[in-house]
Amino acid sequence: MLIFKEFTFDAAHFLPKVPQEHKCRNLHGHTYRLKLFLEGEADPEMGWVVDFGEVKKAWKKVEPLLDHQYLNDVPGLENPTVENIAPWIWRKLKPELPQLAKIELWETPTAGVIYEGEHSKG
Ligand SMILES: Nc1nc2c(c(=O)[nH]1)N=C([C@H](O)[C@H](O)COP(=O)(O)OP(=O)(O)OP(=O)(O)O)CN2
Ligand SMILES: [Zn+2]
Repeated sequence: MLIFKEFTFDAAHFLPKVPQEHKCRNLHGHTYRLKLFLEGEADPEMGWVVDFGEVKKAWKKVEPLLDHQYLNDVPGLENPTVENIAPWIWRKLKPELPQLAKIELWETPTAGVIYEGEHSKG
């Protein structure tokens, strides 16, 4: 069974590798939408895969590292594309949430990434 919980965080960034004339070379911000998927069998006694409260607790430890931050200054996020941010979040959360199976990270309402861990292609 796959369960999910969703969060948002606000952050500023620019993309240092794009040409000068690319709009994303300019400093700008996003409200990122993060959806965490956790996979497992529902515990027959509790009736759940993992307590959503535990998912929130794990995210709350990582959130201050990203929320209202300038992502380019965060170690490991010098080139803060969604393709780089999602694995970064994964590496922070996976030890706390071993059932983590998939991350969806939306940078805008129309663009984002789906990441399923190191075995993901690319
Ligand atoms: N593959 C990626 N492409 C782009 C990324 C990224 O992380 N991965 N990021 C950006 C910028 O951060 C940009 O802010 C978001 O891009 P874009 O979807 O082009 O933004 P808009 O909201 O302006 O999109 P429109 O559909 O044109 O309104 C760029 N590319
Ligand atoms: Zn951007």
